Amino acid sequence: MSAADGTSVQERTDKLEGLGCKRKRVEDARFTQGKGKYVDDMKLPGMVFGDFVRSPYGHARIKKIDKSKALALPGVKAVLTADDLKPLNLHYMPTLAGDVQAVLAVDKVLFQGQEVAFVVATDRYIAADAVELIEVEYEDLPCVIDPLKAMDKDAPVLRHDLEGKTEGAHGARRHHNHIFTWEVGDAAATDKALGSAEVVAKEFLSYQRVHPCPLETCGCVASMDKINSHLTVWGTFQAPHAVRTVASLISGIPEHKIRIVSPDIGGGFGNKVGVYPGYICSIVASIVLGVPVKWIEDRIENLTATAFARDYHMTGEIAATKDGRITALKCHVVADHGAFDACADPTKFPAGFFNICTGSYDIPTAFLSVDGVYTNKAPGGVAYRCSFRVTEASYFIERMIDVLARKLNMDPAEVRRKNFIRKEQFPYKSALGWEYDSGDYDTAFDKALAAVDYKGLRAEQKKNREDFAAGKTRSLMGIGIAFFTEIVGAGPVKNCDILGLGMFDSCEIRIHPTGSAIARLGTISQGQGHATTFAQILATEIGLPASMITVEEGDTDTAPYGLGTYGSRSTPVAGAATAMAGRKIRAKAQMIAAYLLEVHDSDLEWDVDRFQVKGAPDRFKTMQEIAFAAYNKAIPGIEPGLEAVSYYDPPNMTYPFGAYICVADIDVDTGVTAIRRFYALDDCGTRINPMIIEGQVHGGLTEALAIAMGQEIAYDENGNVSGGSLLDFFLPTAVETPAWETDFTVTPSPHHPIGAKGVGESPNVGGVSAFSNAVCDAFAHLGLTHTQMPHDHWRVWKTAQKLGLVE
Ligand code: PCD
Ligand SMILES: [Cu+]
Repeated sequence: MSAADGTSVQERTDKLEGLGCKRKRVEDARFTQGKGKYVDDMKLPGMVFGDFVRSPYGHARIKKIDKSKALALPGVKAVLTADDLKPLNLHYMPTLAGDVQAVLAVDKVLFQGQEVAFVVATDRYIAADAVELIEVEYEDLPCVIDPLKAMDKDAPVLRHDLEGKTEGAHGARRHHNHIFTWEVGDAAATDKALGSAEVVAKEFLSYQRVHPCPLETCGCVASMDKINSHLTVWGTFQAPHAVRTVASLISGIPEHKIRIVSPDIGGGFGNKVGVYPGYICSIVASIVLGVPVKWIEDRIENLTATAFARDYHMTGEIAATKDGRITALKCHVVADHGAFDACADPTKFPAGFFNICTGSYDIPTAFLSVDGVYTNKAPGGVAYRCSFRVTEASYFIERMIDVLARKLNMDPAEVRRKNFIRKEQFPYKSALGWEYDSGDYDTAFDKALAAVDYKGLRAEQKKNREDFAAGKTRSLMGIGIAFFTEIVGAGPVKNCDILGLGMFDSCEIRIHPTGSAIARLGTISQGQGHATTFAQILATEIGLPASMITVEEGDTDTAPYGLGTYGSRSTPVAGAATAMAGRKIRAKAQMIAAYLLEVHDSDLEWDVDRFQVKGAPDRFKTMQEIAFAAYNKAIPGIEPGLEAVSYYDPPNMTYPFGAYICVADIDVDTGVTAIRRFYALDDCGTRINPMIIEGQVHGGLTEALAIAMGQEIAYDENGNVSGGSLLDFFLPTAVETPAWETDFTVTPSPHHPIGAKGVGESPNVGGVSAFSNAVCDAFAHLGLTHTQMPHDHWRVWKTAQKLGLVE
């Protein structure tokens, strides 16, 4: 259909580059030319540099710190230790999990790499030299490394500062190294079902400690303007407003006198959600010295001291009928939180959303208990594309389904299909308390199995196993399936807050007279491409081309309050706020158009980029004309200007899902595992930008490959970290990374204004178990039910050896 001005609806729609458009990322013009502006690019007059003295021990008493040699070095401005912070009551800081963390070690060090002293000098090299000149006398103490032994009777006491504290942030503490116990579900009914089940499969699954290792490490520049009592901090913050509020609460500086800015960020992956000692020390040093202080981690510091991920040790029991219908699920987790509980979870969820561990299946009864424990390792625990422990939960259930399938001697695809939540069961209430908003698992699964010719693959595998038995090949083929359900978009303020701040999000829009606009959001892109995609949402909502809309995030002086970007919450929450703010703009625009066209509001209808008179499409006002009129005409009863703001509290989270299939070939003599094929079908509801989604999936799958096949932050019994540098920590390159095959279905979220769900974390949530299932599947016919990640060559070779395949 053609409009009165001769343009077709299609032409006008295309011009907007709105929802569904493969719009090129606007931020890449600067990124691909090396013109991004990161924290370390900040250079301020008089700026000095901070660096840390860190503990070489996993657990030790600090007997003495001698700063004198360092202070004598020309260029050194200050050396801070816990004793300097104590009078300010800043030697401990609150964590996001209701614990406290030493900003600088108080009396003891509790993990290797812990911050002991902060040196400030005129350049970073002098600071590094001064670090070497500080003499710390330690008395070595025994370490707690194995989380399963943390609550042994005779386990060393780690947190002397908590001595006698029997109540933690999440209930009673049973032991000096106990943080919390979290229980969900019906224990009695689950035990009963397990006791009377025809089949019970049981397995212990360890999800090793890993680290997000973003390209850019963490850092900040703190600048205290003493004349105006105004503090500005530029930093790698995934939640700038929350940092402002916390900074105000602990420093006493009024919140309006603090400005937090997140400039370009070189990958966050959850690593940059937490508050680190480096931020506090830089702020204190800037207040003391009156000059800007920069602190930037190096790679080893990033890997050994800032937020790790996972370290979940899970025992699963799954009950089923002989024909594969699951009747109950039980899970117990020992969660290693390191020396301080600095896990970034919503307050009421000490184990995040791990209770999504019933996965995509209609499991009638379930019980989950999680014990959080202290060990002599770095704190953190939620980062790395996991949206609050969902990766752990998904790994748990997807591995357990395979373990059950083996026990039943059924095809793992069959067991999944048999137990799926059916399309007509949505909204679906899970046994562990969630209400899944929408899903169509059967359609997605059918599409995935057909795409890879699953039957054909199993036939090929059968042949491969025969050939292997006959000595014709030394390679074993494994097929790994994962059908995950994610939970993202925290989210409902009524049950999700961080440090008491409700997890809503926001968008504020200003339309300029000439029909271009700026939108500011409470979230912050770390590479996801928000400047591209949020403009697309608005383009469709308000009918102005995306290219005419600037999206700005990350400056607390200008952006509306928001809780930031992690847990794939930007699209479900801030994206919804954006659509709602757009709708407010449109509602006002409709009144303006009615005035201009001399009709009643209700006689108008929206058409792509304009309001037109119903039944008379040649009478219309485009959004651009309306924008001008908003500033140019005195319209009775309507304020001038065209602006809107929306604070959005989502009614529920969104539940993206997907079907992933991995085909691997394992050379048993070397343990080398080649990923032959990886197919990933994602359903994230309405797709804003298919190209960005594909990029997100590629990135997340690559991180899943990294975790499943090689990454580990390991500790020896003395608390020495291995995996703390890129010599040992596996970062896949193009050589190890297979060609990803992506696909999709679209099941919109019924409660999100545009039907979109998150997608950024999905590929990691689904990917890890697909790889791991493929490795286990390769050996399944030889009796293997489970083998621990990471599946590096050595471990895979050890598995082959245990099975008697190699000497
Ligand atoms: N449906 C849909 C969905 C989505 N989208 C798109 O995509 C992206 C993403 O989204 P989301 O999902 O919502 O998310 P966000 O919130 O935004 O983000 C977050 C995520 O994101 C991911 N991705 C990424 N990328 C990059 N480049 N970088 C980074 O850093 C990162 N990180 C990671 C992580 S980890 Mo955590 O933090 O652990 O919690 S969480 C996370 C964006 O752009 C959006 O818009 C679309 O288009 N559509
Ligand atoms: Cu996460």
